Amino acid sequence: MSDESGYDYVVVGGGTAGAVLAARLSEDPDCRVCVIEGGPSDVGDERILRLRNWINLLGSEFDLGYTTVEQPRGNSHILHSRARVLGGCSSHNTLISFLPLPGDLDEWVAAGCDGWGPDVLLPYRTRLQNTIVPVAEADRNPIAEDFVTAAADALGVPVVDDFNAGVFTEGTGFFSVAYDPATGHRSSASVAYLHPVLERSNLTLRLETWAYRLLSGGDGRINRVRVRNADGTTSVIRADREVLLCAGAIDTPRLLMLSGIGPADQLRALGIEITHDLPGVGENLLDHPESVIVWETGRALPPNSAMDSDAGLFLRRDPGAERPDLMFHFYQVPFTVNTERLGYPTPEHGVCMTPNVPRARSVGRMWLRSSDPEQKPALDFRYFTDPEGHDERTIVDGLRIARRVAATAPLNAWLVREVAPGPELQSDEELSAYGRRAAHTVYHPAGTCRMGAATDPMAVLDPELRLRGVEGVRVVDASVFPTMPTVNPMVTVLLVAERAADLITGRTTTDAGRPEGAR
Ligand SMILES: Cc1cc2nc3c(=O)[nH]c(=O)nc-3n(C[C@H](O)[C@H](O)[C@H](O)COP(=O)(O)OP(=O)(O)OC[C@H]3O[C@@H](n4cnc5c(N)ncnc54)[C@H](O)[C@@H]3O)c2cc1C
Repeated sequence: MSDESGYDYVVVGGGTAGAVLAARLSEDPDCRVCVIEGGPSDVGDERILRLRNWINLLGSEFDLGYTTVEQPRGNSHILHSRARVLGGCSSHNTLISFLPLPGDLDEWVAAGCDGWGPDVLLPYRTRLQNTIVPVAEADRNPIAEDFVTAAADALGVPVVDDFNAGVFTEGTGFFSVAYDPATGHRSSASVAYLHPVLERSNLTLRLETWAYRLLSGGDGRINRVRVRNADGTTSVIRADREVLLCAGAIDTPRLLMLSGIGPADQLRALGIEITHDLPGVGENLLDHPESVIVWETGRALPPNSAMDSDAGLFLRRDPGAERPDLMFHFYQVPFTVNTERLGYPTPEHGVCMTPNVPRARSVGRMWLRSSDPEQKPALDFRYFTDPEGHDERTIVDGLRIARRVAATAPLNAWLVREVAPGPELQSDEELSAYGRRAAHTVYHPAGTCRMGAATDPMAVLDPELRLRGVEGVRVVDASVFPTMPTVNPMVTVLLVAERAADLITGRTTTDAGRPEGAR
């Protein structure tokens, strides 16, 4: 027996995008908004709120923890962390915050996404409620400062004081981070958007509640969501206006496919009744793959930091390019989960650099293994499979460039030895083999319900984020990206959600950027 409750909008997933949408849509006191969130609240939970604790959340009770199918040219052992808590991945990530580069959004328009160019999306930055600041002076660890100096000297790139102040082509510096330097607390989507409005009577949060099927009314329009409640019972939640899927790049396509919306042949083979054949659902699985190089330091490092990965580097290997094609995070802790598995020791005191591929050419896909909603889907990122070898070459170049930075003063004075892969590995072949086996994810899956032009058979959404061929549903999360931004994607997700709120309410985009209260 299931009870049914009704709202105007049902937001599935109270994560990064879902928090923004819920807050914006419930600004209208006559609009009833319900958020279905699989995880618990983050309110008052220091484990979540304290940004520097992020690393302890990986693999924890707050992590949905997806694995991959075998990656013959990559690392088959990566744990793809996805948060299960209010605020979603913005509640367990490192909150590094970059505006997308204009060229990234030009690519979206070229991919048939009218209305998503830099002129439209970037002005939404003034709407963002998160506190986004360059890492505070007090959190700037001396070794990270020395990394920045060494990277600038070794590679001839500028030191960037604020990566969001203008468009950059390359540079090194401390990141901008969504946090409060005074408390070390997150400025996640939940903290910035939901905490201030929790008392709204027209906003309902259904926590520890898992959506596993979309249901249609008699007219074929999707208007209800079947959920499993915390106590194991099931209910149906009705959306009188729209169902808004914000469950993230893995769980949104998973839910669509469980509801019979996706590649018909695959779903039929699993015994799932077809609601609508949409072959693009689950395809176009994008990520930022990275590798790692680890050093031992001669002594313990000073303790201060925002979140232990506070600085980094963007580089263009092609000096004529408009966008960087290699990115590094500098970790002032040895991030050795993948090197340990390969038998490398973990130094008591150490640092690492993680070169990544900003616009990887290897594209993966995901699919359901079963019609059972409890079974996790299969993820195949197809890491390092692009025929030109671009992704593999980027990692090899990255490992070599990391060594140049490490050999440069003042960083070199801290380091006593390269622990992984170790100086004896020098050839392209050796560095590629190591780099791919020790590869990791920057945790940026995206693209699995991409928007696109009406003529594009693999587009899942139209450029207004509406599901193609089925009424009543929009998708608003990282799965809508047609291509991967060069930079870490969370701010792009926030901007997409801000614009989606305008598309849903019909507010004109010329309002973008006007401060709250001035509308
Ligand atoms: C460890 C880690 C570090 C990262 N660091 C950074 C960084 O520093 N900077 C950056 O830009 N990006 C970073 N990212 C990536 C970034 O956080 C994500 O791209 C972004 O937050 C995704 O937002 P989303 O709205 O698409 O999904 P999410 O934020 O993942 O939200 C999805 C929500 O839906 C809920 N949900 C899922 N399925 C269901 C269901 N069936 N029923 C009910 N609820 C459901 C989940 O519990 C979750 O709360 C990181 C990610 C991780 C995992």
